[in-house]
Parts: sequence; C-alpha cells; structure tokens
Amino acid sequence: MAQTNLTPMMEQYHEIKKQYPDAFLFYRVGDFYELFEDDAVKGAQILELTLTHRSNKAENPVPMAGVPHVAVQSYVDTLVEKGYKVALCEQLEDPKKAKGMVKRGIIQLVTPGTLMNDKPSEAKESNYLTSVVTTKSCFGLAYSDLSTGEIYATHLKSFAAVSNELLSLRTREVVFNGHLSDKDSDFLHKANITVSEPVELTGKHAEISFAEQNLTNSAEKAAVKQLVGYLLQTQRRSLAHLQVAKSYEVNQYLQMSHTVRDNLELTASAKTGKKMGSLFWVLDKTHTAMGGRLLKQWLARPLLSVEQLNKRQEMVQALIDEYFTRENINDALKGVYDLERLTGRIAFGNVNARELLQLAHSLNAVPTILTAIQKADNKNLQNFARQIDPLKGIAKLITDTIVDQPPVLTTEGGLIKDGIDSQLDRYRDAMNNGKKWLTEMEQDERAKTGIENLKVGYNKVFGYYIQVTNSNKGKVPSDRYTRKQTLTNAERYITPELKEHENLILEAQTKSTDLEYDLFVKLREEVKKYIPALQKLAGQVAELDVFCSFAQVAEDNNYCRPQFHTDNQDVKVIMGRHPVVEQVMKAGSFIPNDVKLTENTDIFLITGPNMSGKSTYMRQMALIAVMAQIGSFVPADSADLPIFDQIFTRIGAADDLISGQSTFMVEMTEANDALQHATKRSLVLFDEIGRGTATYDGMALAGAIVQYLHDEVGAKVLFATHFHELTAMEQTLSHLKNIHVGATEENGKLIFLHKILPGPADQSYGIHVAQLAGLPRKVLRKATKLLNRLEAQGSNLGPASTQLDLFSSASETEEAVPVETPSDSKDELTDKEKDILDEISNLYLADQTPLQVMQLVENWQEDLKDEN
Ligand SMILES: Nc1ncnc2c1ncn2[C@@H]1O[C@H](COP(=O)(O)OP(=O)(O)OP(=O)(O)O)[C@@H](O)[C@H]1O
Repeated sequence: MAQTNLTPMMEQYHEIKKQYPDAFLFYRVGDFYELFEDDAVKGAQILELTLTHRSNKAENPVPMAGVPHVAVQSYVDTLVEKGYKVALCEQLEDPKKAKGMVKRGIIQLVTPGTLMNDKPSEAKESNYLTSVVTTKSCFGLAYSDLSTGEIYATHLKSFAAVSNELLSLRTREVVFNGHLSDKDSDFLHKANITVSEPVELTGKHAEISFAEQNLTNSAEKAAVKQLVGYLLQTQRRSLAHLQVAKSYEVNQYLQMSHTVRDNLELTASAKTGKKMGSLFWVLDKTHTAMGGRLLKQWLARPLLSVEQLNKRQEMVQALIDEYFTRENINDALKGVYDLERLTGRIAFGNVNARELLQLAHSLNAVPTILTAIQKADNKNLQNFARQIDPLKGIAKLITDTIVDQPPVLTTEGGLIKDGIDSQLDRYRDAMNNGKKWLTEMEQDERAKTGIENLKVGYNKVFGYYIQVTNSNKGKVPSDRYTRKQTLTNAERYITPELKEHENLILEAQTKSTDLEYDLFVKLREEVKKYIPALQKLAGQVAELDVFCSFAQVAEDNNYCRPQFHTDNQDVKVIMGRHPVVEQVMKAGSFIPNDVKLTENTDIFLITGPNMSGKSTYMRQMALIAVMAQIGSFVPADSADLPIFDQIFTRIGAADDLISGQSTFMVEMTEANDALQHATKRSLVLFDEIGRGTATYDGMALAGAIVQYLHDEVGAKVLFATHFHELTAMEQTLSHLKNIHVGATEENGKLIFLHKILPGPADQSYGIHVAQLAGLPRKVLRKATKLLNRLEAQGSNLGPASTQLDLFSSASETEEAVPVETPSDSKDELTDKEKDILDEISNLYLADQTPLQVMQLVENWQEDLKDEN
C-alpha cells in the first residue's frame, strides 16, 4: 500500500513488515498487539476481531485490529494452526524512558513447524519442522521437534520418498531449498504442509556445528544446517537444547507408506482421526507425555534387528515378572512431568519457578524408581538402572533455593527461600522491620491522638498514609499531619516520619525483588548446564515408561512373547487375535485364529461372506507383525515370526484426497507399489483388489496380480476376495492356499463363525447379508431368483466361464470353449438384471447409510419395473 505522510510509528511498522511479508505482524503498542492494513483485514476475519481504523479522519484510514498482550498466545496458536506465520514485534525499551519513537523489533517468528502448543491434549504429539535440500544425487532431509530439541537426518532418492516421509512424520512445515513443480507444490498444499524458504546465514553458528558433528553424508549435513539455520532465525533465543543430529536410513526400519500406517490405524482411527480405536490406543498405558511420544516414534519405526528386539522384550518380560516393581515404578512415573519439554523451556529461558520445581519433583521420582528396581534383583532391570544418573544435585539445588509454592511470575519476588543469600535476607529484614515499625506507629498514633479507628494503609499512588474517618477529623494534629487525599467519609494524611520509613521499606522491596530475579536467573543458568544430562535421563525414563506400558498391556490382555527367526520367512501365529477389535468386544467373544504361512505357503486366498471377518483376520496379522517389531508382546497363544522388511496394504475404499485420485486409481497405485517394491521378506495385504471396476476387469486384474505375487515376488500375502473363480488358482499355484471364513445357515438365517477354515468358501451369502441389512423382501426374493437362475446356468455364462478357465488348471494349454446358452430364452437374464445382481453382490454395505441403501433399492425396483 503506497502511503504518504506516514506517522513515525507507521513508518517503523512498514520498515519491519517489509522484512516479514509472509507473516502476520503482531506489533506491540502498550498493552496490545496491533495488526495493521491487510494483516488487520484478514486477521480480523480469521480471529473474529473487531476491525477499526487508525487516523479515521485521514483520507486513507489504516485498518487496524488488536489483541490484548496477555491473551496473545491463543491468537497466535489459532493462526499458526491454520498454516500461517506470525512475527511477534515487541517494544525493546521502556516507553517511559524512550526518547522519541520506542525501539521495536521481532522477538520471534512462530511458524507451523515451530509452534509449541502447551495444550495437555497434545502432550503426546510431536510437532516436526522438516528441512529438505536437493543435491545432484539425492534429497537430504532433516527434522526436529523444537520443544524437545531432537534432530534426525536422512537422505532419499526421490521426491516421492520425501513426500512419504513428510506425510509419515505429519510434518506441518517444510523448509525447502529447491524449486517445486506445480504438482509437488499442489500436493504439499493439499497435505496442509506450509513450504518455507531457507534463510540466508552469515558466519559460523555453534549450534549448527554441534548438531551436525556426527553426520557423514553431505546431503544430510546440508539439511541439518538449513534446519538449524531456520530455527536460529525464527526463534531468536537460546537453543541450547538442540541435540546432536542422528542419522537414519528408512530401510533400517520396517517400512510402511503413510497410507499403510493410516490403513492399519496405527496411531489414529481411520473413521474419526482420533486415538481411540487405534493400536496406539491399546498399547499406550504410559504415565508420562515423553513415554507417549516415544511409543508413537516406535510405532512409526519398527525395528529389523532381532538383537535390539530381544533387548526390548527382555525388559518387558522383566517388568511382567516383577509385578510389584512395576507398580512402584508406575507410581513414581505418575509424579514425573514432561522432562523433555521442561528442558526445552530451560534452554529458551522462559521456564518459571513453578516449572523448575516440577523439574525437581520429577528428578526426585528417579531415586524411587531405582530403589524399586534394586529390590527386584532382576538382571535386565539392574543393567538398565545402572545407566541412569538421577541428577540428585540439581533437584536439591532447586528445592533448596525455591520456595514450596512460588508464584507464576518471576519478576515480583516471593520465589527464593530465606537463608540462600545474605543480602536478600537483609532486605527482607528491612522490609519486616519497616512493617513492624508501621504497626507500632499505628498503635502510637492512636494513643497520641485518641483516634481509636486510625489506620495505616498503602496504595500505589500515595504510598503509605494514615486514614482518619470524618467524625475524627477534628482530633488530627495538624502540625504533624499533612492532608494528602479526601474520600467521602475519611481523610488520608502523611507524616515526614512515615515517608522516611516508606522509602526504606519500598527500597528494600524493589531491591529484594530485583535480587530475587537475579538469583532465579542464576539458578536457571546453572540448571541449563545440565541440559544434555537431563535429556539423556528423560530418554531413559521415557523408555522405562513404554516398557512398563507394554508389560501392563501384555498382562491385562494375555499377550505372548513373540519369537523371531531369520533363516526363513515362515509365519506361525497360534490363536491370534486383533488387538483393537477384541478390546471393543465383550470379553472372550473374539474368536482367535491361526496364521500358518509355512511349508512353502506364501499366499492365503481368503474367501467368505461379507462381514465374516476377512479384513479383521488380515489386519490382525499386520498388527501382530508391527507390535512384535516394536518390542511389544502380541495377542496370540504363541507367535513364531520372521522379521518383515516392509508392509503393503490395499484395504478399504478411502479415496486419496491428497493426491486427488479416484478410488480405483488409488487401488491400482497401492497394488503397484506392492508389486514393484515388495520382497520375499515383505507382508502384503490385499483386500478385494479389483472390486473398484467392472466385474470381469476386476477379476482378471486380481487373478493376474495374485499370479505375479506368487511367481515374481514371493512375499507373504493375505489376499481376500469375493471372486470365487480365483480359488481355482490353487490348482496351478503351488505356494497358494485357499482358506475361508466359516459361516453357516440356520433356519434360513446366516450365522458368522469368524473361524478360519481350510479350502474355499462354498457360498458367498451376499443375499443373506443384504437380508441382515434389512433390504425389502421383494428385492431379496428377486435376487434369490436371479441367483438360482445363475447357479443353474453354472459356468455357462460366457465371459465368466472364460475368466474361470483362465485361472483353472486347464487354462495353460487349452482354449476355453464357450458353452452354448440354454435355449429357453425366458430363463435367460437380461443385461439389466445381470447388472442389478452384480450391483447387489458387490454392494459394500458397510460403506452405505440405510438411506443410501433405500435409495439404491428404489432404483433397482424402478429398473426392474421398466424391464417387465
Ligand atoms: N475373529 C472374530 N471374532 C469375533 N468377531 C469378529 C471376528 N472377526 C470379525 N469379527 C466381527 O465381524 C465384523 C466384520 O468383520 P470384517 O470387516 O473383518 O469382515 P469382512 O469379511 O472383511 O467383510 P467385508 O467383506 O464386508 O469387508 C467385525 O467388525 C467384528 O465385529
């Protein structure tokens, strides 16, 4: 906005705003932060503020909107959560002392990736800022959670791998040094990831050399440099808690794409996006926020090393065996605050006395934990405990210095205990003596003047005064008292003696408050020296918390300790259960099932009615694999498992909203991902592949995919299908076995057994399920009639029989010969009827609302009417 004749303040505003064009500039004026011009217009709308104008009478009044400084955090959070950036511009000198324009400057730039939300509901969430650099040969990627200071770095071959990492980390902001194609930029926008420009750094920065010290890969180094540089530039405060970056490679862990993680509902339910209903919900019995965050990190990166997994398992086993130790540890953990984030706040220098006490109380819990472990006399626990330094000295220093219930503010005194500093004690004595003198003086004056209700009081404007009610005004010794203030029913006076003591008291008070603040800062700086030790301790406590949680969950739900083998890929899970589904069902009502992919069986082709439990069975296998590879015990009687390198899924019907692909396209993309990247060591779950297109297309694709997985990939595959024709493949594919989920019919009613049985399903029961869903009788009757006719015709239906032959043993050598259609043309189905039947058997009831089903049925009725 071109402006002429700007006031000095607006000139200053523009000067600062120019440097932060893409951020909302919160400009401090007195007790308010003001937004001006376009920021004001947009901000007022988003934050529901009143839009006013500055220089209302001028030709071009400046739009303006303000928020009180005490409430600024929630406004900043709202904007940043929506993906905007906020630049906080403070008054850098006391306005009273300033000559001319008050100096102002940006003290912090809050961005989506650097937002530190203190909401308790988000304590178990990490908020990552990610930095990506393009180099000639690859992409370097580094990310950090600013609240804890941890940094990780890796390098990746393709932008697709980068995108997958960004989505898996749920990063909100990426600092990117390259040029984004329209497609990639669109993708990031839809994924709600803010893209920020890297900042230009001059000179050397200790934080950068510290963070990158262990890295060898140059792309990773560059990514960390860019990350820390951005943090330094936006935070403009001490980042002493930033840790040494840890290098990782995605293939050091069990790999899953972000869609696989979402499909398996590892940390959030697919339906609600909430924790409830996810694997994390079942496994998380942690008592600390750090434990919760660590468990989430483990879920994001399951391990491949049997050695490391055994170590975790041994800790879990020890804590199951030592019940009382676990209970004692749990009790102690309940008193531990978020050490990681407290440490972050210590680095930033915005920790208050209460938080320092929280730190001390947390540290005091550690010896209790160690004592509990010592009593248990368990080798694994002992070894773990031996590595822990409880940092007793820090805890003592804090509790010795800070009073038991300090105020939130650190600038108004009342923080430091007596006996810590002799000067402070002297000031306090002076204050106390002064106050004692005031009480004595009040008594004295009452006696001298005879005014019984004479009072000594204090207010900010006049300081100490003597108050006399109007009725006693006459008794006031006018030679000694000077009138200062008249109230409706009293007068206030001062005396020279009173003022003299007032000076002494107030001076002692100001000095002691200042000194207390200094002592507090000194303490804070002392604690700051222990940041790395505190971070190490926090990590150990978090691990112990997760182990206790695993032990608790294993014991509560009767899990077993999985065994791993590396010489083959056989899977042998006996009486396995779905960890989440069994939680939401009545105790004992979940039917356990085995998964035995052994002796050259790689593929289970699973058939069975809708709703019988095919998906549950497949997911339960994947969840057991993930649980095992994070070190948790698993819901089964026994589990003998290989180490899986990757998990692929094609489950559910969700459109990929981010990439804007159709359901079928997503289905094929996910299938392709598995076909291209799965190895013999992978686990593949395919649920009804091919149902997103016309029946015969779908069946053909599904058959070809199964064959490819069998011949070319050799992964362990669970493949559920409604195409019964595929079951014929067992005759030709030696590593494929048919299994089905049992169901029976009793008095015309369908009973689900939820039991996995050998061989293919004999019926699909689609119409029974439709009946369960309450479809009108007329439709069900008609569907049954159509089905009977189809069955009577058997394989005579031209195209289906061609498909069937394709997958049967004869197909390799013989041409399929279409059998002639029956001569009774009345019995032949019309195309329309076939379509309707197809639609009914393919209808996914779980995806429909009753109203949608009614609508569909009504359409069918209309169509059938038209036919007849
Ligand atoms: N083993 C089991 N024991 C008890 N109940 C089960 C079991 N497996 C599944 N169920 C119940 O059956 C419901 C349907 O299961 P699931 O979604 O796995 O069926 P499906 O065969 O995949 O169905 P569709 O083919 O329609 O997708 C589950 O929500 C659960 O309530």
